[in-house]
Amino acid sequence: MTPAVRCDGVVQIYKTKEIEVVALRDIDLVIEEGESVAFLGPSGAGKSTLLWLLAGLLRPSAGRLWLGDTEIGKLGPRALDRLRAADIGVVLQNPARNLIPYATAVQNVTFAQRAVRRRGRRPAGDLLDRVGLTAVRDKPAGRLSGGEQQRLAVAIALANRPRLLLADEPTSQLDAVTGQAVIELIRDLGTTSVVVTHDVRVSEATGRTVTIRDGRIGAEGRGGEDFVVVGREGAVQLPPEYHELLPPGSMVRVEPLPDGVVLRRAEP
Ligand SMILES: Nc1ncnc2c1ncn2[C@@H]1O[C@H](COP(=O)(O)OP(=O)(O)OP(=O)(O)O)[C@@H](O)[C@H]1O
Repeated sequence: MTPAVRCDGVVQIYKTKEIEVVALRDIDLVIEEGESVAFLGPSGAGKSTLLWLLAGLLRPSAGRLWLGDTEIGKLGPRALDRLRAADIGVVLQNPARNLIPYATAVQNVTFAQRAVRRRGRRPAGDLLDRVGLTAVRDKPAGRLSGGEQQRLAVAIALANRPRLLLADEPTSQLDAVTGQAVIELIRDLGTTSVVVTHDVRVSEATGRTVTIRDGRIGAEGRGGEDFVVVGREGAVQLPPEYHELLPPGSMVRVEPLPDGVVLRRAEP
């Protein structure tokens, strides 16, 4: 089956007047239909950049990126807009950016639904019930608390039953109970989802974690077990807990085993 998402050697370079920042280098990633993935990693690692690329909000500097059978980089601006409206739900980091402030919560959801014709989607009221906003459904979005705005942003992102849900820190302004409800909502929908998070509750609720460090996928977690990912040309990123044992620049001997290799520090 065609995967929901495929990245093949994706590179993102931000160019400013003075400098170039290589935010992502050679990202290879496959996300299967229905998978729920958390992007983890230190600040500045490139998590949001990868999310923006998947959302079609940025075009990669190099490499290729598919949503299902559609190669995003080959779409013109209108086709990309259509794809984003119909198939991708996005929750941005600052929840207010997802909302029309003077429209009520329920109007915000129906407005998103009006942009796309689609059968079988949930009524706006149901979505607001699921994210715990029943009581404030008729309040203008701009007057909701930060946490309520974040939940509304999730309801809007889900309004058209997207094929892919992308969320940047969707629980950062929520208390534990509401955060849990939002995560369960995302997970239980069965929609393919990618969530950038620092929140362990979120990463525990997803089946898979992808750790990005220094613009590369360094590790993955599946079923509660952590793995280092071998990248292009055999590169591996040692997990930070081994940096003291093998600091950058260390010389190591690589010794083969039947099912892998061991790295042993060469004494100077
Ligand atoms: N518009 C931009 N122009 C220039 N550099 C940028 C831009 N956006 C991000 N960067 C740089 O790209 C790198 C990756 O940033 P990104 O926001 O993707 O990281 P992140 O892992 O999401 O971090 P955080 O957890 O702090 O949100 C950083 O070095 C950042 O400074």
